[in-house]
Amino acid sequence: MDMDSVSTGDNNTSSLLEAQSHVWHHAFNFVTSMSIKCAVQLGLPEAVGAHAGPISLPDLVSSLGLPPSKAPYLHRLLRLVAHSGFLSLHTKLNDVERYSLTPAGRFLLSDNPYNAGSLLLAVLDPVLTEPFHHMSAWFRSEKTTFSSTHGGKMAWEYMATDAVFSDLFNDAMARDSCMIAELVVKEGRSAFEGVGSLVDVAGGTGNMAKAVAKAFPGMSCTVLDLPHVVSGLEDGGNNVKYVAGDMFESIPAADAVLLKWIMHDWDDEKCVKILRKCRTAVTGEGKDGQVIIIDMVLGNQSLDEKLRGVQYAFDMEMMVSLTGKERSEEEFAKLFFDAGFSSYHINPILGTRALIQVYP
Ligand SMILES: C[S@@+](CC[C@H](N)C(=O)[O-])C[C@H]1O[C@@H](n2cnc3c(N)ncnc32)[C@H](O)[C@@H]1O
Ligand SMILES: O=c1cc(-c2ccc(O)cc2)oc2c(O)c(O)ccc12
Repeated sequence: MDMDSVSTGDNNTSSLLEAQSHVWHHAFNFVTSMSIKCAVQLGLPEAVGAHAGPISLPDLVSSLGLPPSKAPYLHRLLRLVAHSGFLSLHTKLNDVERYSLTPAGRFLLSDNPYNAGSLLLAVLDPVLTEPFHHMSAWFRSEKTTFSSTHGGKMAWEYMATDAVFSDLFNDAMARDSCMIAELVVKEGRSAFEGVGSLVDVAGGTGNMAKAVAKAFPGMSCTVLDLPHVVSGLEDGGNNVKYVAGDMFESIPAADAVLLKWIMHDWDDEKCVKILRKCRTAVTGEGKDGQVIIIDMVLGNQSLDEKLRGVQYAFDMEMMVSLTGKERSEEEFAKLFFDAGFSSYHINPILGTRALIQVYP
């Protein structure tokens, strides 16, 4: 929209209405998000996906086990979910509206290994939405980091006390790792070639390490994460093992360490601490290894408007929920050099994210 015409006082009818709609669009964005969340919670993607061909409203009501009186309300939900790109609407057969899943809709299926519904549910959980109500108060305060606390507990400490949210979050991370691992093995294979041992630092429940280990059977992989995340997890095959520990204390020695979605969780000081530990891990025992980072790099790729908006939204999430941030190449370079590394290479192969190789 032409915002200049509004600010320069071009008050013709269409500019005024356009400007008002622009505000409404953003004010009501959360209604769209919450409606998609409701659809996921109802099991709507599964019901649509399981039907042989596009499904009608009455069939959906019955397969979701909803009272028939809810049909007109479900119709309204479906209209918004379809408009948002998760369902396709088919009206050809006897003028009856029927729905099927779009590619984005299939990402909401719980049995899709790449499922992004868990991330959607986690991001829209009150645990993560509540702190946003306090953002303006924080801006007015003298505090330098927002970093919301949950009942006085910081992010990862809180996770250890809320098993339901922690499981949801870990599942979201694990599903993301399934897809990223496949893309990394396909598009970024060269980064892992010749690596005999790898530590996935803060590697969650180990999906990334398992996929890398499967693609490179000669590689021995270790997943390091906090005790509440890895305790009880079985070693994932011959060449994947779990280690409970604290990455700020010690990281096992390896040819390479992987930091997927870790740097953006932390402020610069903590990132340098983690990177120094990683440097020790890949240079010990006469090694000359590398650190592989998967994270967003702001301004590095020629991303479209929508994806840049996604990056800026992630940055706000990191600011509000954790002490982290999304970084530009210059900001990453400063961290690398402050931690004693000498060079790096950014491979923009993962959409909003990139694979960065950092060398001692
Ligand atoms: C955003 S998740 C990323 C998980 C995984 N790398 C992925 O992308 O799926 C961050 C992870 O950091 C772990 N973590 C937080 N503090 C840690 C610490 N001090 N030492 C080891 N792991 C830590 C959390 O438990 C969580 O699994
Ligand atoms: O969307 C998120 C949210 C978090 C998060 C928020 C609050 C906590 O107490 C812990 C974690 O962390 C994320 C994250 O680390 C990530 O890589 C992507 C998304 C999110």
